[in-house]
Amino acid sequence: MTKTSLDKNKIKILLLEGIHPSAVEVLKQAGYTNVETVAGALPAEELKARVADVHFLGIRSRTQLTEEVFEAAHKLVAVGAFCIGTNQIDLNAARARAVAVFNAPYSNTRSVAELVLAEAILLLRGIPEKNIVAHRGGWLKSASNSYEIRGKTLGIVGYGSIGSQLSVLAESLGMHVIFYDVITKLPLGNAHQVHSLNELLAQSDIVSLHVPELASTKWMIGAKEIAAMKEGSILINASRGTVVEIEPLAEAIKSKKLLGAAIDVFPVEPRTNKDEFISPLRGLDNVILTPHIGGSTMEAQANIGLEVAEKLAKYSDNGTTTTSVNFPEAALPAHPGRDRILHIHRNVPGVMTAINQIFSEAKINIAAQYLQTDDSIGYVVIDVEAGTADKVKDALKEVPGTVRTRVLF
Ligand SMILES: NC(=O)C1=CN([C@@H]2O[C@H](COP(=O)(O)OP(=O)(O)OC[C@H]3O[C@@H](n4cnc5c(N)ncnc54)[C@H](O)[C@@H]3O)[C@@H](O)[C@H]2O)C=CC1
Ligand SMILES: O=C(O)C(=O)COP(=O)(O)O
Repeated sequence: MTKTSLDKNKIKILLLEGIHPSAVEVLKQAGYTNVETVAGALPAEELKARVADVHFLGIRSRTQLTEEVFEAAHKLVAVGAFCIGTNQIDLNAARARAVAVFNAPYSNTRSVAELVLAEAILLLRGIPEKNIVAHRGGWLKSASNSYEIRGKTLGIVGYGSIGSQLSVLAESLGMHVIFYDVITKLPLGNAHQVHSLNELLAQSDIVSLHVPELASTKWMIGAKEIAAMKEGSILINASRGTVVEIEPLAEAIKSKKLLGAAIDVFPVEPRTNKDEFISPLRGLDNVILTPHIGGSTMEAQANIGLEVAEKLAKYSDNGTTTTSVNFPEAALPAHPGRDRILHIHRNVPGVMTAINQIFSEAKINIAAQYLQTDDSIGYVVIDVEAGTADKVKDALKEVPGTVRTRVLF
C-alpha cells in the first residue's frame, strides 16, 4: 500500500449528504480509516467550520462549495462530487487552491431516464390525480384526457448521457423522439435533432429537460417557452431547478394549458429531509413532485460511491487526476521503489526551470516526469529514487508560483 506524506490514518475524510457506504468501504480498503459521514447537507457556517481540518470532502448536489468555503478549507486536497452535476462547486476557486474535483458522470444516468419515462406514462394517464382521489375514497373512472404513450412525440432538451438513454428507451415504447442540443449530436435510433428550442416545444407532446445548470440554461423554460408548447402537453424537469421558472409553470397547470408536469428539482430545495418543501406547485392536480431523487436508486448510489471514492483514493495514493472536472488530467503509472513528488503551480513562465534547477543542484536524478497544464495551473509529477524526495521537498515549496506540493512514498 502506498504511503502518503501524511499518515493515512491522519488524512481526514468527510462525506456529507448520505453518500453510500460503498464509498467508505473503498476508502477503508485503501487504508483511509479516518472517514466521517453525515446524513444531510450542512448549513454554510457549520460547513465552513467542519471543513477546516478536512483533506478530502465528499458531497452530492445539495452542498454549496463557494469561494468562502474553500477559503476556510486550508487542508483540502480534493473534492468528490458523488453525483453528475458540479454546478454547486466553485470550480475556479477550487483550482486556484489546487483542490482537484472529481464526479461520477454516468452512474445514475439510467436511473433518471427510467424515472422520466415512468412519469411520462403516469402523467399521460392522469394517474397522480386519480391516485389521490382514490386514496381519499373517490373513484375517477374515466378515459377523458387519458392517452397511450405509443405514437406520441417526446422532445428531449440536452441529448447527453441521460437524454440519449431516454431517447432509446422511449423509442422502444413506440414514441417519436426529437431533441434539441447546442452541439450537433448523432441521433440514436430514429430520433431526430431539431434546430431550435422553439421548434422542439411546438412539436412535442412531452418535453423533458436534461441540460446542466449553466448561464445558458438558467430559466430556459419560462412563460414564453411554456406558451410555445402544445396545448395539453407535459413538462418534465429532472435536470436542475434553475432551468424552469416555477410560477409560470404553476399558472399553465392551473389554466390547463399543460396537462401535467413532473418536477424533481427546484430553485430552492430543502437542505435536509427534516426541512419543509415550499413550492407554488404543491397541491396542483396531475403534477408529480419528487424530492430530487432522479438519481437516487440503490444501484446508482452504490456505483457512485465506488466510482468517486476510487478516484479520490487513486489521486491521494498515486496522483492520478483522470476525469477530474477542474484539473489537468494525468494518468500515472505505479511508482514502486521511487518517491513521487506532486507539484501544483500557477501556469506562469519559469516554474519548470526553477523546479529542474533544484533537482540539478541537489544532484538528484529525475527518473520520470509528467507535466499537464491548463490555462491557469500546471501539474507536474516527478519520480525520484526512494529516500531522496525529502532533500528537495522544502525547496520546491519555495518556487515562485507554487500552490501546493505533496510527496507519495
Ligand atoms: N435529478 C437528478 O437526480 C439528476 C439530475 N442530473 C442533471 O442532469 C444533467 C444532465 O446530465 P447528463 O445527461 O449526464 O449531462 P451531459 O453533460 O451528458 O448532457 C448534457 C447535454 O446538454 C447539452 N446542452 C448544454 N447546454 C445546452 C443548452 N443551452 N441548450 C441545449 N442543450 C444544451 C450538452 O451539449 C449535452 O449534450 C446534469 O448536469 C445534472 O444537472 C443528473 C443526474 C441526476
Ligand atoms: O447527479 C446529479 O447531478 C444529481 O442531481 C443527483 O444529485 P444527488 O446526488 O441525488 O444529490
